[in-house]
Amino acid sequence: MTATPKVLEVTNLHKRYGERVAVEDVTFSVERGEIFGILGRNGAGKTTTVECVGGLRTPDRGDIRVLGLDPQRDRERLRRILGMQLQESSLQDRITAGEALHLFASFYPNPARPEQLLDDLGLTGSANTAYAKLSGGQKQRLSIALALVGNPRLAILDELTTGLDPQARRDTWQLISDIRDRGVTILLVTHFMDEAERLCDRVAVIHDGRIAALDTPAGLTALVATGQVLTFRVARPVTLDGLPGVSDVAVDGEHVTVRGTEEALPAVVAELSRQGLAPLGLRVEQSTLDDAFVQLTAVSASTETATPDAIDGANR
Ligand SMILES: Nc1ncnc2c1ncn2[C@@H]1O[C@H](COP(=O)(O)OP(=O)(O)OP(=O)(O)O)[C@@H](O)[C@H]1O
Repeated sequence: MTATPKVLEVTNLHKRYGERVAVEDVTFSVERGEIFGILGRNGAGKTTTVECVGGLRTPDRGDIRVLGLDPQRDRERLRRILGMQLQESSLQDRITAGEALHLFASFYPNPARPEQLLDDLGLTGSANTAYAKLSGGQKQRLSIALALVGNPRLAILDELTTGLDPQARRDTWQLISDIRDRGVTILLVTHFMDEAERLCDRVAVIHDGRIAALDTPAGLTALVATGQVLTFRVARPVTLDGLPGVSDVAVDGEHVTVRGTEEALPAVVAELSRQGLAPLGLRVEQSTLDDAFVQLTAVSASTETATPDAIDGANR
């Protein structure tokens, strides 16, 4: 049996800007057909990581292989198999969406058809609109189209849905799923939990330049989750400790908060009933990837003191 081919392998990646360590000992691999998320707070090191993968930054240490290619040594061949969405576009204001796609297509040996991409991204009606006149959502979709026009094997999408309205976000998620279904592996940088949960097969949570956890969205939730939180009121004081699945009980007058696993709810309801009580205004909340993320990336001072502009450029 042959192992699933890796599209991307990042091993012990280190990158610093002057004194600031941006990425420290980051290791992960991405398999063919995966949507792999890199999730982290601002300044966690996500963009630096993917810029090293895309050959835009030179790592200080570590090894990167994109389908066997070294982004620094094999730039020309990498360009043909990797598509990268730029966080901020460098397009001229007057170029139209259609012209931009045709121009970028001309850089590749085997490009996608620009008209097809315009159609796929709902941009056909904007093909003749100057870049400066496109809406935020249209600019965003054009940047995705530009990342895909070379028919890449691996597409890196950074802050995919920042600034989009809820419907446009959902449309973009659907589009990304469709692109994956056509065989493109996707490395997705995001700080939106719902996006990671909805789209990603696996997620690396990066915190302070290091991988804090790497798992499926469900696996990450389970890793740190307390499970369920039950809140309700009771007519008189109760004792609920020691019930199956219950890890914590907080009673504040008539208000009760119970934390525990899925077993807690039936156990609590049965116990209240045994005591002749009912849980009034019962609410059950499930732990989410949000909770997991907050626990995995508790803020530390160093993340908050970034000074990127001072040394930008000198450290590529
Ligand atoms: N060119 C640069 N020069 C100096 N420091 C930089 C540079 N680029 C990034 N940094 C610093 O490196 C750290 C990681 O930045 P990076 O942009 O990789 O994080 P990020 O997770 O992508 O953040 P965001 O979500 O805000 O885009 C931050 O502390 C940032 O300030």
